[in-house]
Amino acid sequence: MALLKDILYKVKLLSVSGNMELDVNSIHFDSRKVLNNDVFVAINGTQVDGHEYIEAAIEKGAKAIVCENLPKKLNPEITYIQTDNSARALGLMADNFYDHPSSKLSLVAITGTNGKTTTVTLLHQLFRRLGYNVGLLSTVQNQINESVIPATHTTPDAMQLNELLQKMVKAGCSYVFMEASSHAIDQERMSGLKLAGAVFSNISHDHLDYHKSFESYIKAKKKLFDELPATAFALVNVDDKRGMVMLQNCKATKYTYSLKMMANYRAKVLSNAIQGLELNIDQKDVWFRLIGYFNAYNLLATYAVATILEEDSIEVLTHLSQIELKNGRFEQIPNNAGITAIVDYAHTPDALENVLHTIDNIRTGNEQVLTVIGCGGNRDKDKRPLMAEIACRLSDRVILTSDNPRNEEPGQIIADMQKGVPISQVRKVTNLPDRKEAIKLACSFAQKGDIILVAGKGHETYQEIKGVKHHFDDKETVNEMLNLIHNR
Ligand SMILES: CC(=O)N[C@H]1[C@@H](OP(=O)(O)OP(=O)(O)OC[C@H]2O[C@@H](n3ccc(=O)[nH]c3=O)[C@H](O)[C@@H]2O)O[C@H](CO)[C@@H](O)[C@@H]1O[C@H](C)C(=O)N[C@@H](C)C(=O)N[C@H](CCC(=O)O)C(=O)O
Ligand SMILES: Nc1ncnc2c1ncn2[C@@H]1O[C@H](COP(=O)(O)OP(=O)(O)OP(=O)(O)O)[C@@H](O)[C@H]1O
Ligand SMILES: N[C@H](CCC[C@H](N)C(=O)O)C(=O)O
Ligand SMILES: [Mg+2]
Repeated sequence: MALLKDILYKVKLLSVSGNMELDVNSIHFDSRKVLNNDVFVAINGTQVDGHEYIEAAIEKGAKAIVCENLPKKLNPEITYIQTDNSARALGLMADNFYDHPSSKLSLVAITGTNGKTTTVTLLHQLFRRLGYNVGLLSTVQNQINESVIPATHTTPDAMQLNELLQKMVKAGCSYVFMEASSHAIDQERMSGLKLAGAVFSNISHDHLDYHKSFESYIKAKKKLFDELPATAFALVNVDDKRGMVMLQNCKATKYTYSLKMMANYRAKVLSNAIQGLELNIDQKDVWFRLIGYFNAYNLLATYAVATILEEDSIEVLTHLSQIELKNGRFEQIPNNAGITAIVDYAHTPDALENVLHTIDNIRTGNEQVLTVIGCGGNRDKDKRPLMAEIACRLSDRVILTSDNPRNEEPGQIIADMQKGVPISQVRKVTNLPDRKEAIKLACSFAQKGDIILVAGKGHETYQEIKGVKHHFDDKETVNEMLNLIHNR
């Protein structure tokens, strides 16, 4: 229970009608979840306008409504609060309701098109090894120390987010590392949070279905930095030309990192092999177990955050060098067939290109590279032909298949991808919508020494088809097919 006027602290009130001294149970932005004595926050969404559900929320027992547009007829038993931005109000209310959990620990958020999950996971594991209680909010899963709480979004909604943070405070966490998706920033899921720092990894083509233009996608990411307090740090990758953009008008203490130019934190890739990466960081040569040039950025960002948070650099490098991630990011599937089988979460053109370049760097040139790739349905359509073109350019054989078709026709998604295949490359390509069959085909084409890349779904353990999530796990399927075909 909480007093309505207390949970509205800091919310911009344009008008109030009714009793503010009400005791309320909880806050909901979905009328279907409202129970007696709750507050309903009406948000205009991408599909429908929550304002249309104010009556439904009252019928379910809501005693107070927070909205941008007041209904024509007000119910005298209900308190109506009009604000200028309901989504923002929800963020502030969630922070008040859960008693400001983010101000009771150090919360660091990472935004960027690629590398968020990898970096927060590295930070979580590193700070555990350094002896702290640590929280993690990521696409793959949320965690309080080693205890796992399943994740449905990269960044949870404002209520879930603050509830999780409160649990982390109660578990004695000193640090929480979280991913900040551009959707979450745009939808104000993080409003009201107190950040100790923010990191920008990179920005490339993705989510243009939602943000409409690349400029507004950049703006969404920049909002995270614009709202940082002066007590926080802002760390950006300046090898991405938008890195400096993030720092414009930012009040936080600014830091940069780079593999290519002058920066506060620099690293040089000494060797990039299938066994791992050798980097020179701060004049020290260190081997890491992560593979791929792009992971040099994730390792450097992790090192920089830990150093900014005043951890000892030698201790940080020693622990970081021991960390191995088994989370569907450039993860090798062991087998007896002498085939290098890699499952990776590359689901953007930039990520796919990076992963295939990494494979190109570690291959000998005598083997075939076979790529199995699809694109998600109900997501950015512009990336489909780009990803097919990249797959063809950097592989010897390509099987175009389904990712999560969601509510689209798999054949149509593949046809969109196929438009990116140059005529000269058509003979390399096979279309096979059934992902299991596609993986099977790649495994049957592969000979000893060859490299198979299965990209796009990484850690996911489902395939979403017409609203239903069916069990599907790339790692499990690759393993099964390699055993079936090569252990006969
Ligand atoms: C496109 C998008 O981001 N949608 C998110 C958004 O929903 P929406 O704006 O579409 O909601 P809507 O359906 O239009 O409804 C508007 C409002 O009416 C309410 N409503 C609706 C129906 C009803 O009967 N009663 C009612 O009150 C809804 O609860 C909502 O408050 O707000 C919801 C609540 O926070 C999210 O669950 C939902 O995520 C959907 C499921 C989703 O798939 N999101 C993905 C794209 C996403 O957020 N991904 C990012 C990661 C992306 C990346 O970096 O790769 C993430 O952070 O996970
Ligand atoms: N720093 C990086 N720069 C470019 N590509 C990267 C980087 N780190 C990882 N990748 C590629 O992007 C894929 C996704 O990585 P990761 O899950 O860490 O990103 P993310 O930002 O969390 O993605 P999402 O938006 O889905 O949450 C990896 O499988 C790899 O192919
Ligand atoms: N966070 C991203 C993940 C995409 C993963 C890919 N497998 C797909 O389903 O498109 C999204 O929701 O757009
Ligand atoms: Mg992620």
